[in-house]
Amino acid sequence: MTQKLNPETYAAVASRAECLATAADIDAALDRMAADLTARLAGQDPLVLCVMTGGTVVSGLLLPRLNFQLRLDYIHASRYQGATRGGELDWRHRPSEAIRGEHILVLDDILDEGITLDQIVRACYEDGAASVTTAVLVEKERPHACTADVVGICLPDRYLYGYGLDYKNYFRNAPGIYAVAEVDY
Ligand SMILES: O=P(O)(O)OC[C@H]1O[C@H](OP(=O)(O)OP(=O)(O)O)[C@H](O)[C@@H]1O
Ligand code: HPA
Repeated sequence: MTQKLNPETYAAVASRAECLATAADIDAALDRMAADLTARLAGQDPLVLCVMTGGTVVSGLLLPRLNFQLRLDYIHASRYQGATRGGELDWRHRPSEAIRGEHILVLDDILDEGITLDQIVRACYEDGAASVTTAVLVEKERPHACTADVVGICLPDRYLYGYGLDYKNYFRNAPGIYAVAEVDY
C-alpha cells in the first residue's frame, strides 16, 4: 500500500526542488548511451531486463534508439520502497529460466549505492547468463558497490526525482531530473 501525497505537499515539494538535468540534457545522454550500447551489443541478440519500477522510463526512451535485434523482459528487485534511504533488497521477480545462456542488458534509472545493480548482476550470472552488460541513466557522484558499463549522466549525491526516479512514489514522470530540497528529504 503506497501513501498518497496531498496536492499541497506535492506542489510544495516541486516548488522547492532544483532542476539538475533538463529534458534536453537527458535526450543527449540517451543518444550517447544508445551509441555505446549499439557498439557493445549489436549482433548479440541480447535479452534486455528493465529493472522495475524506476527503469521503465529509461527503457521506454532508450529501446527505440537501439536499432538492432533484441528482446525485452523485466526484473524486479527493490530496496527503497518509497523511502529516501535504502534497506534490504526485496526480490519480486527474478526471471531465472529466461536468463540461462543469454547476453543480458540490465537497464535501470540510477546507480546510487550500487547495491541493487551489484546483486542483480550476481543473480544473472548465478542464473547462467553468458554475459551481463549494465546501463543506468544516472550515476551519483559517490562511492558505489559496483560500477555500470554505460552511464548517461553523473549527478551530485542528493535525493533525485524524475525520469523514473521517485520521491515517495511520485514524480517518476517529471520531465527533468530534480534534487529534492533538504527540508523534504
Ligand atoms: O544503487 P542503489 O542504492 O541500490 O539504488 C538504486 C536502486 O534504487 C531504486 O530502486 P527502488 O528500490 O527505489 O525501487 P523502484 O525502482 O521501485 O523505485 C532505483 O530504481 C535503483 O534500482
Ligand atoms: O536519489 C534517488 N532518487 C530516487 N530513487 C532512488 N533510488 C536510489 N537513489 C535514489
